[in-house]
Amino acid sequence: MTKEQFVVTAAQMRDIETRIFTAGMPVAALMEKVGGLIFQRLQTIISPDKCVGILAGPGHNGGDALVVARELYFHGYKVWIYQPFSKLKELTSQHFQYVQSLEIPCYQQINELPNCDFLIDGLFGFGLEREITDSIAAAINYFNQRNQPIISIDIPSGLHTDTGEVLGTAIQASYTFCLGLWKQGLLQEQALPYIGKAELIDFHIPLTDIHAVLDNVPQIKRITKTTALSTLPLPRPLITHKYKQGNLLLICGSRRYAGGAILTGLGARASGVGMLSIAVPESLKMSLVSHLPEALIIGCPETEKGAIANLPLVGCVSDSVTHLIDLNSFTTIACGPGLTTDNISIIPEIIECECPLILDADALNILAQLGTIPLLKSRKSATVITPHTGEFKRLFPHIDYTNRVKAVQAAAHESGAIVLLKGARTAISNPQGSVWINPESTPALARGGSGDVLTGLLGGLLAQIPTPELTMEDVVASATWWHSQAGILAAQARTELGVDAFTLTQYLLPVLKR
Ligand SMILES: NC(=O)C1=CN([C@@H]2O[C@H](COP(=O)(O)OP(=O)(O)OC[C@H]3O[C@@H](n4cnc5c(N)ncnc54)[C@H](O)[C@@H]3O)[C@@H](O)[C@H]2O)[C@@H](O)CC1
Ligand SMILES: [K+]
Repeated sequence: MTKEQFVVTAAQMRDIETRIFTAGMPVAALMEKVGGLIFQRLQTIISPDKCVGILAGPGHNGGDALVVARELYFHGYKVWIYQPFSKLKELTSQHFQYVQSLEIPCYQQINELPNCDFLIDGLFGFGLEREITDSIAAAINYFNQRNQPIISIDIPSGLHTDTGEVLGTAIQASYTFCLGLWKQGLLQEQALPYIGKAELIDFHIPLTDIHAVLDNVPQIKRITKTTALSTLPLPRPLITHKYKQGNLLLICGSRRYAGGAILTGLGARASGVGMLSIAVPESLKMSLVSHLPEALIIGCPETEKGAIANLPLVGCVSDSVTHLIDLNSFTTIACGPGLTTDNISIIPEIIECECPLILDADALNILAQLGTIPLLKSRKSATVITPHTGEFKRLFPHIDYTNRVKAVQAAAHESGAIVLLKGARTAISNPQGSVWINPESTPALARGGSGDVLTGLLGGLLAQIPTPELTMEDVVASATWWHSQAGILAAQARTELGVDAFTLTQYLLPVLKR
């Protein structure tokens, strides 16, 4: 694993830090090093003719900020410091004494503060342990209103390091320089409006210390380009045939939601899957054929409202059906987009299949009606469920949703499924509690049909997992990355308004070509 992939809580970061200090690294030397690295990065953002206001807190986050203030000062920047605390940690206090001796202007009241071009937020880092109140809360609100770019050191002051919750109030940063290892809170959706552009400042934490602290607990990993591209595109052997490259069945669509079936099919197409079959209500058949001529389209008997009434399974006697489905002939089945909840009886049938199964959209709503946990627990092979927030809450109403990482872990543990919780920061957990978080996405994807594309793509990839070294979870994580990168690429080309779900399918392959 690379440093970019690890995700830590405040307690884990503190344990890692303690190991480094116990091994002999002086605390002051580490602060000096970190402050120097932050300063170097700032030089690439802020030109020396600018004035920088430094917000320094009582702990080591404040100490980092004071080192930065001193370096900016010596390199010719105009600098002032806001430091309103009467009690500082010892090292922070020494740095404060020194910057005062340099006659860098220091203030305690916000109404005394001069203008500046940038603010550096070193009020609180991972040591914030309670709500911010009174004059500090008022100061943070004031800084947010000054309309200047704020660069937060480690984490925007006021955010909970693990959950990303706002503790009273929080700095709204334009940039966040996360120190050493990614803090879990920066990957939580509720933190997003406060973080701005986040990047990691690597200050060389030995891997042995990271592993010593993290290896005994389920790992939480950021999905990165490097990890995704180590899976994608799935390798194709020189000598192969279509059934060796995955045999996927999609069960989707209704007269009401015909497009969902097409989009799921187009998502699957981009995966390169060898054989694609799509079961839809009979009346959708011709439309599906015209959009996906390469797929085998299976028309199913339909209900009065135009949903699939039953699957024409091998063994059933029917004159009207031209193709019977053998659920056990597929390497993966994906079910749900556009299905409606008109006919709940097909889900228990599908659940019996012996191959990996992906359940999405209305398949999840039906699952919630029928009893999520017992049905999923009865499955013999892997299940992936892909709820968005609303579906998640219907499936697992008793799970506390405050911390999405913990919520997805609990859902996977209870259900025995791989749970992919969709959102601005999609989180995936396996039943053992290992979590993958997608750190980059775009609001352009908040649009009808984009989830259908993901289900098809995921189905196509899982159907063709080539080697035993690749786990299902790795492929699910890579599919998530691929889907959101296609959204980002499409938004770059066409603006955030131009990423309808069909367009999204057209940007999937260009992501890998890049
Ligand atoms: N972990 C590491 O390896 C490193 C950490 N460093 C810095 O150290 C920071 C952590 O430092 P600390 O542990 O000193 O913690 P912080 O600097 O985050 O803040 C702790 C201080 O804030 C006070 N405090 C907490 N909540 C408060 C509230 N609601 N209102 C008022 N005061 C409050 C505490 O009493 C304590 O004095 C990191 O975020 C990072 O910036 C770096 O200097 C170097 C490397
Ligand atoms: K901070």
